[in-house]
Amino acid sequence: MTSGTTTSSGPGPSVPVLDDDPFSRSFLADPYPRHERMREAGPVIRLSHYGIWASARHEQVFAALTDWRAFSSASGVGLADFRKEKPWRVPSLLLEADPPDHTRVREVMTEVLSSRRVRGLREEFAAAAEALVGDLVERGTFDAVRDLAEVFPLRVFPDALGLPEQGRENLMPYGGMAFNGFGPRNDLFHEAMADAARIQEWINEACRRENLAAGGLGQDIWAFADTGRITPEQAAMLVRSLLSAGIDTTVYAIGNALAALAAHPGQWARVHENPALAKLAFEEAIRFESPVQTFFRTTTRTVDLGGVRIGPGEKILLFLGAANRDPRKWINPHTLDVTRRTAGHVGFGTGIHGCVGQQVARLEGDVVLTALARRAATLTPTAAPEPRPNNTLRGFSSAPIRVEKA
Ligand code: HEM
Ligand SMILES: CCOc1cccc(C(=O)O)c1
Repeated sequence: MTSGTTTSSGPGPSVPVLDDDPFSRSFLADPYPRHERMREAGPVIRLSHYGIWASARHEQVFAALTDWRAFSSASGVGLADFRKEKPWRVPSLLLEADPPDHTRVREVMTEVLSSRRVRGLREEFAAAAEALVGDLVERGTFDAVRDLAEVFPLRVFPDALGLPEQGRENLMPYGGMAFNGFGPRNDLFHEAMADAARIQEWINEACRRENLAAGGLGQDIWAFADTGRITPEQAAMLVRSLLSAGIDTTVYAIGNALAALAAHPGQWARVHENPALAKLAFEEAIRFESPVQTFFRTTTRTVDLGGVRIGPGEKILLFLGAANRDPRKWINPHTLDVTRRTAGHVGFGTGIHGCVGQQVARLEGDVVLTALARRAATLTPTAAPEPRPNNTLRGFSSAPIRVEKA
């Protein structure tokens, strides 16, 4: 814990300054008390360790995410400011772009990942979930992360994308590069980048049209290049977006949901009693233990956020996970409640960059938790979950549980 001071940012109230390092192992291991301190310090604060602005309150995080004109993504949504330093990879056409560049490619991705297209994945995803969960429940004890959360998405999403079988072991490490890459160049960053050249080579090959199976989401993207809506170069980059964001996020989210439900037997009992609650339970788990904890924006002009004046060209860190537990927005925010109305949570972001793959994520969470709800009367942790530190994602590398067969 660190003491706070204040600084004047020009006219307006003095701004609290905290010297926490939000990308340190200690902060990442136990973020919630640190989030509380930041929320209580003020609507907007300075984090002196990196010389950045930050907000951990729902109102200000939501406002910044929705005001893309004042809070830009085009200078990067990590600590690195693309106006001042070379990004570690070619910036995303979606995540790291503003309108008008962002608009057309976002329209294409929205069509590729339409509700109708995602509904078409349900039968295959549900069958895979039933088979995997059925085997694990028969075993009686298993690791909710290693045997389920890390297995299921890698079994269904690469196939839905149309990826070759060969090399899929590169997908989680690449997601690790993408998400650790948003942080400072700390140990987590360097460990993730250790094999970057080889992994990026595989990823670039995987995005090529000839390497994507017919009928998959990758070919759906490439088909838009034939219409002239996007160029072939953009098509490859959009496939890269799916590879970057589509695996680690759901692995962490499903792992977090299973660990949270195992730690709250009363909540699991409600889901087991009524498996239709699975979808809500997954959404509540994303609020409660947000897989994606933070993203940056960069101000494009002098802005007023929460009564604090911020000059142009300033990086501001938005604590999505902290906003999702802000008592100003949520009743009993630290309580897992599978029947909670979760509307307004920012676990998938919001605004023009709101998660374009959230329907795929929700489908994956729904089919896994539904399959488990039908088969497991109880979930019981057999050891504490093992945290998996990451500059952006929050989740576990292991969560051993025992299930009582229904
Ligand atoms: C539970 C799982 C997931 C979580 C928690 C999550 C979270 C997020 C968040 C917070 C953003 C907003 C980023 C920002 O505002 O800067 C986002 C954007 C994005 N997500 Fe997801 N995501 C998940 C799953 C997925 C999946 C499965 C895909 C692909 C199928 C995906 C693709 C993307 C892309 C391409 C963007 C950038 C959209 C844009 O900037 O227009 N995500 N996601
Ligand atoms: C979950 C946030 O969305 C992301 C994350 C990483 C990369 C990309 C991309 O568009 O390449 C998108």
